[in-house]
Amino acid sequence: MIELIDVSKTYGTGKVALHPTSARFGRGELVWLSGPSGSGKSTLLGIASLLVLESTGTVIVDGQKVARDDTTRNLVRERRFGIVPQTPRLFAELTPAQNVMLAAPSITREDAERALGRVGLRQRAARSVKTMSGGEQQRVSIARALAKDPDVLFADEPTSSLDDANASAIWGILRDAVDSGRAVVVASHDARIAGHADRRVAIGAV
Ligand SMILES: Nc1ncnc2c1ncn2[C@@H]1O[C@H](COP(=O)(O)OP(=O)(O)OP(=O)(O)O)[C@@H](O)[C@H]1O
Repeated sequence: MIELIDVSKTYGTGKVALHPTSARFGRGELVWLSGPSGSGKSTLLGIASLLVLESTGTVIVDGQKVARDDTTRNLVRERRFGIVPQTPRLFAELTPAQNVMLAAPSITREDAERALGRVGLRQRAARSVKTMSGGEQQRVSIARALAKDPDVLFADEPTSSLDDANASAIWGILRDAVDSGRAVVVASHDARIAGHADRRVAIGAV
């Protein structure tokens, strides 16, 4: 569904964030982007999710080369992708359901509650986010990304700060997303993912 051909990223400062890398992501598979800190995992995730514009190389979605303009990229991203950032960006004063509904105007209260149900938080839908643990907040962040029913779910270090029990809960949720026909792409230096990934893409050290 997504094919990256020799994508690289060099910032204006001259900093090479990612050397040319190729990868494919398809439905029904959890792919682990691994590599040492600073190797470019987040950058590759950003390029694949069309948040970061590649300096060289090609991004292909469903067989079509993605143009470099923001309008096209924003459209594809909004319609097809769900993105879980490294740190949950939630509004602490709002409830989980309200946070999920903010993902898109079309998301109804029912949609939000269904998404929270997928991450085991349906009963917490109406309490404020600030009372939740880090693991629970990460699950709300995943629910927000899933609420738009994306074809591809991207997650950047979803378990690094979580204990084993919370990390296992996250792997279970990501596996459910795979089993429901999505592609799931996870950038992580958390070795605990090893038993949960279907495939590993190792990003070389810079
Ligand atoms: N906006 C930016 N401007 C300049 N350099 C950047 C920028 N974003 C990332 N970098 C640099 O590019 C390199 C790759 O960063 P990236 O975040 O992709 O690595 P990573 O493998 O995800 O690291 P970590 O595991 O520590 O999160 C790093 O050296 C980083 O400092």
